[in-house]
Amino acid sequence: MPVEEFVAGWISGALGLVLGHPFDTVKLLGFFKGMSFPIASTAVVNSVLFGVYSNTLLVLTATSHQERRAQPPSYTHIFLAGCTGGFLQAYCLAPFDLIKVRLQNQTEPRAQPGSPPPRYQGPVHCAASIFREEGPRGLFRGAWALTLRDTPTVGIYFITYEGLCRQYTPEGQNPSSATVLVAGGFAGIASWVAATPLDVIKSRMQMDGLRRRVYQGMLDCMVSSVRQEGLGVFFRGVTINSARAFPVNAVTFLSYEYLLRWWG
Ligand SMILES: CN(C)C(=N)NCCC[C@H](N)C(=O)O
Repeated sequence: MPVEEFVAGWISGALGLVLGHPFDTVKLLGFFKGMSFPIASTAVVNSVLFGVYSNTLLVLTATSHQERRAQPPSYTHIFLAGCTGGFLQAYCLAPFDLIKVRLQNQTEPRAQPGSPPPRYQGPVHCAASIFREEGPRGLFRGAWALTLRDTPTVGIYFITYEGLCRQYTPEGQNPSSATVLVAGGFAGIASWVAATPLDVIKSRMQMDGLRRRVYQGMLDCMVSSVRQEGLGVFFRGVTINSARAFPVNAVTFLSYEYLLRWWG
């Protein structure tokens, strides 16, 4: 199994995150909180995403990353490989994402002097507390919503990227840097627009259980959210998700492509 895609995914994920983290925390009202933990976790998750995507394409089409410009895979294969990458990344991402959401939603650090200390003192303490208070399954709270969010939307991500690269690149050649940046940016936006409804539900499921259980499950969370807030609830955060997605994914794809060309 070729491993360079895993390594390139690891590095490019970390680079993309440095751009994306401020957006992520603005969304949740906590500027630059906990930067080192997301860098490490995003790198691991992006490595799984790109590594699994490329190796699934290798199985489906018998072409390596370098051969794919001359023998482009079909969009069906790209979509299937993307969905496989998305499915597996969701399981790796689940505990990290839960910890991120819980830490970023802590209001205590912004409280007045003399108020009680934050509930979670950092990522390790957060993971240990969830494990102790909610059991091992607690660490995977929201994992189903995450899987449903990521499986099709990562398919959309790679289809958009490949489609735009092919549109603006002469046959058989590598896309230019500008094309990679624009295609990567729009791939990020397309996938986040599609992912936002389930992203909202996922975050609510992950916060559930912190003080008391509110939702019976994902469907219950969807129904009560729509009942209380209307259908607009599914588009909450879509603008900031898209604004974050463009630079993050432009840089992620550019660094991924260039690392593989450089090694290859
Ligand atoms: C849930 N969605 C939209 C995705 N997983 N999309 C593909 C990767 C996105 C990239 N890691 C990012 O953080 O923007």
